[in-house]
Amino acid sequence: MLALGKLLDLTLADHEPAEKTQVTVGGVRLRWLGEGALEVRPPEAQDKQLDLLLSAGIHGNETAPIELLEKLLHGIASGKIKPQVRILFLFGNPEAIRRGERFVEQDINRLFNGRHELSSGDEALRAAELEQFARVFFSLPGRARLHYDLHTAIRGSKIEQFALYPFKEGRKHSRRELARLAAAGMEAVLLQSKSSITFSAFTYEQLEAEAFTLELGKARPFGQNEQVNLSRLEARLVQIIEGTEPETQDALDGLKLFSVSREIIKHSDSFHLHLPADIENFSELSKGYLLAEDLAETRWVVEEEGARIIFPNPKVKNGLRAGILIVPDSGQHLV
Ligand SMILES: O=C(O)CCC(=O)N[C@@H](CCC(=O)O)C(=O)O
Ligand SMILES: [Zn+2]
Repeated sequence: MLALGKLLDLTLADHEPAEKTQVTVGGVRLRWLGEGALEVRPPEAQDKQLDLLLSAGIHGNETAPIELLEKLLHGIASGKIKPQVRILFLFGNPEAIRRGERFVEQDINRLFNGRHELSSGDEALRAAELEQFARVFFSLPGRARLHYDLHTAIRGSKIEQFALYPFKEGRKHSRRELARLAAAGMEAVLLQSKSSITFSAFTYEQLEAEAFTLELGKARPFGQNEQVNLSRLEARLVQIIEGTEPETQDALDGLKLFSVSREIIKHSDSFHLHLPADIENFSELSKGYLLAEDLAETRWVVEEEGARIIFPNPKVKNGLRAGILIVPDSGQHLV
């Protein structure tokens, strides 16, 4: 296998390879762009005009997605997988990956869409660098653009694998992309209704990619991910990469749709979330339930029919999202 295919080993060792470009026997070109960043280019004659960005390790302790990308890369570098699309592999937060922690000083996934400019430190610099890698990668005109940012969650979930679909004013969510996600094993999609500061929101809002955050199970250390079943996602990604994806029907195949009703923002150290510590994502909350309290007698009371909570986390920094209140969505606005 080509040495550049071992991007995780290079990243864990904090090692810059001497040889930056390597070519497989099948003529696939691998190019090391920087720490945790590798571009894959198919031979020109086989190029299907799709640019695919696959990122993982934006949170350093979310190892199952990192292992999946590394497996795909090994397949490409050994000639077993034969790409017909351009791919950019990114490991988001190398230092946090080395430490096995979500982040070192700040959550990178709250530093996109300009936020890194208001901040400082290594993670702000890395967010700017990731934006630049993505901007250059998605700069070729006339090609389809797709970004999957792979994550695992802090807590268990009533719905194990799901996607978050960013929002941009005037742009509609695509039924075809949802069908593709269903075929990749996603059981639900959360349709966002406002601009955000995550990596997938950046590529969706600013680079015109179809972009998603994929939540794939519970975060565990390297080598302990046997409970995270990524076989359907892996199979679909190989099909996309090899250009053998079956014609996607628009059928959503039982995919559950939700939209955001409210984001719960933690404003101060007095913030208190009234949920058990082990509550699972997608737990239902009944109307009238006092969900959270903050200073100045701010109260978050559930008013929505069919409300559920995802990503409850009272430990986030002040000013950040401490949970999302979601409701079922009929899909009537899809295009
Ligand atoms: O489990 C949690 O509380 C967080 C899991 C996680 O990292 N989720 C992403 C979602 C990104 C998005 O909203 O698109 C995150 O919080 O960054
Ligand atoms: Zn994450």
